[in-house]
Amino acid sequence: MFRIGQGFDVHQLTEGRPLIIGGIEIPYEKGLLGHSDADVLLHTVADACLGAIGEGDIGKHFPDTDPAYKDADSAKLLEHVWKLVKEKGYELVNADCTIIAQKPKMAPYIEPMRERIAQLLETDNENINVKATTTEKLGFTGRGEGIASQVAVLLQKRK
Ligand SMILES: Nc1ccn([C@@H]2O[C@H](COP(=O)(O)O)[C@@H](O)[C@H]2O)c(=O)n1
Ligand SMILES: C[C@@]1(CO)OP(=O)(O)OP(=O)(O)OC[C@H]1O
Repeated sequence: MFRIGQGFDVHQLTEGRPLIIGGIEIPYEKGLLGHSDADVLLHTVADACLGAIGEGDIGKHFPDTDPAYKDADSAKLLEHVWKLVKEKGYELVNADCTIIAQKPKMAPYIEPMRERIAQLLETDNENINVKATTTEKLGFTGRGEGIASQVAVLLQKRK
């Protein structure tokens, strides 16, 4: 049996924070604001996985009012979500991820992100795709006010 899930997340760009996307720290003048480390891409992967197993979203599992998640490493949150997926008897078929950012250029970091996400979802790199797009300077992403991401995942029941 197959289950599909999708996720969407946005974080504001602000000065004085590290920029961490897909588990990779990217040198940039601004970083993403959030209760956790604000890794927009790992949050979106987690939400897509939770969607696929009908388990709500990361806000339900890791409330942003809980001090336990202050500056949390989003890789740890995704590891927890992936454990839930495995407990339900599923494995990953593939995940397709899109980062929506005017700047910085994601191209040099795409492969390391792919490898990190594959490691967290216990799959081969070829089952993970990470891509980036600008919004041609339009909207909040185009003005550099924030970064968004979208992810689709397909799971299948383990044999
Ligand atoms: N932050 C970004 C955005 C885009 N890219 C790469 O550039 C290509 C062209 O972007 P368009 O928005 O003009 O389609 C895109 O396909 C990505 O490969 C990037 O590295 N970082
Ligand atoms: C990850 C959590 C938990 O610390 O906080 P944020 O980093 O603010 O991220 P967001 O995507 O806004 O919501 C989920 C939160 O509950």
